[in-house]
Amino acid sequence: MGQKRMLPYHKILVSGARGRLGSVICTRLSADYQIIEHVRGLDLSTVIALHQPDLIIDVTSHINILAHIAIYQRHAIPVIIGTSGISPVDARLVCEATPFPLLIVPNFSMGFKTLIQQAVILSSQYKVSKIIETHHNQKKDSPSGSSLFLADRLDTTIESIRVPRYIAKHEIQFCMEGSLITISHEVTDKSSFIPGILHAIEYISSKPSAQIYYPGS
Ligand SMILES: NC(=O)C1=CN([C@@H]2O[C@H](COP(=O)(O)OP(=O)(O)OC[C@H]3O[C@@H](n4cnc5c(N)ncnc54)[C@H](O)[C@@H]3O)[C@@H](O)[C@H]2O)C=CC1
Ligand SMILES: O=C(O)C1=N[C@H](C(=O)O)C[C@H](O)C1
Repeated sequence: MGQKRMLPYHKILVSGARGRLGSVICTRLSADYQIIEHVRGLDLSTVIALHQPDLIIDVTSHINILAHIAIYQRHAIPVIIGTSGISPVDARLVCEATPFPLLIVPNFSMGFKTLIQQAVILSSQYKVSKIIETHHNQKKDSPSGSSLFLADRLDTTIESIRVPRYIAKHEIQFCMEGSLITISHEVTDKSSFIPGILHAIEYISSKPSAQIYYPGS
């Protein structure tokens, strides 16, 4: 008889639990974990102290994320930050100042790591023209968090497009004389973020140092 795999955590606090991404995360993880929902209006520090989660996932807003991180640093509980809007400079400062496992995950989609790897290879051969990121028009931050990290890596500019009833796409254009090469990663279903979230949970359970993390092989 096969042995049931031990889950790395028991009680996960999801901040932003009722949002588009937070609700998908809570639905999927509630099959295996006790979920504590943190919603806007509740004092984050009080909710953490009351429920003592063993992992936190933050998918809230670029407006509050640095204030939330300061609270997580005081509680020193492992945390996965999916919220966008943290600049690469701030992300590095946060990682340097955090002596416990904290993952900043610009993009949970497993394919995004492949996009970065291919972009880095192409950028050694061709001039990077620009990044074009397209998202649904409910997205509150612009440019996207993922494109900020791509631009930092590729030293280029970002064009942002917002359209109704869309999810997310990141494109990178490379130019050579008389021609363009474009590579892109597109999310066509929000459920595609879930495997990356499960990867991040598994990875953070190995107690890594605070870091910027891209799920995938
Ligand atoms: N890393 C990744 O792969 C992905 C990241 N995101 C990011 O996750 C964040 C959330 O995205 P969505 O769910 O689409 O947005 P949303 O606006 O649907 O959800 C955000 C939720 O957080 C809540 N919230 C806002 N401020 C809060 C606070 N101070 N405390 C507690 N809750 C608060 C809002 O009331 C809302 O329910 C955004 O920053 C987005 O860019 C979204 C998709 C994928
Ligand atoms: O808000 C979104 O939807 C997304 N946000 C992330 C970002 O800003 O990069 C990741 C993904 O593109 C979806």
